[in-house]
Amino acid sequence: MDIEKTALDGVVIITPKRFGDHRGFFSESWNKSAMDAAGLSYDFVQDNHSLSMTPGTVRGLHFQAPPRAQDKLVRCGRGALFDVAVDIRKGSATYGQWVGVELTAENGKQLLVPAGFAHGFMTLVPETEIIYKCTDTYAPETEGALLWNDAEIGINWPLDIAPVLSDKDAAAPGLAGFDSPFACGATA
Ligand SMILES: Cc1cn([C@H]2C[C@H](O)[C@@H](COP(=O)(O)OP(=O)(O)O[C@H]3O[C@@H](C)C(=O)[C@@H](O)[C@H]3O)O2)c(=O)[nH]c1=O
Repeated sequence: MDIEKTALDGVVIITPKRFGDHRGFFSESWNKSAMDAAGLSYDFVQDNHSLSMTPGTVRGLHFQAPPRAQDKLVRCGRGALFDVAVDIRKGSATYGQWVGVELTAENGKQLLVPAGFAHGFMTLVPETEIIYKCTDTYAPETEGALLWNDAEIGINWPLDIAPVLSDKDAAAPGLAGFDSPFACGATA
């Protein structure tokens, strides 16, 4: 397992080892003992799986507010996507900054998006599946969203095309006037 830091404290890229043979490969996509030993202790309680048909589908930027905040461990099951975490912890030195990483079925990379970060992604090829673990269950009354292309956040999305969005995401607000429910150092 390879663990790579990003520019945002707590957001890490995890690449599990793959054992290839004539059948294909085997990989541990999550091993709690190994992750605890690496200082990444999370108690995941829900797995999510979504399919997006069209390249340029954008979901996000989403979070659940405390006390129902979620840490997420994100990977691509089929196809390819650009996965993004945005720091929304009030008082954080990197507030409003983002990191993005290409997660593909081939590269097996996973992005750990802790509580205190908004999460979103853009699919890069047709029929892309995302799979992610969460440390709290769905609590729609605590859901929040920020606009995917807010100029102040300034995410450099890889496809320059009109995105496929949910109505909710198309109407999400930007960072201006946003009163984040997260304080710096918040955990799920
Ligand atoms: C997120 C979620 C949605 N749903 C339902 C509600 C709704 O009817 C349908 C689709 O929901 P959404 O439009 O919110 O799905 P989606 O836009 O894919 O939302 C997801 O986006 C990514 C970026 C995240 O980080 C996730 O936490 C989640 O917010 O699925 C659940 O039953 N459980 C869940 O955990």
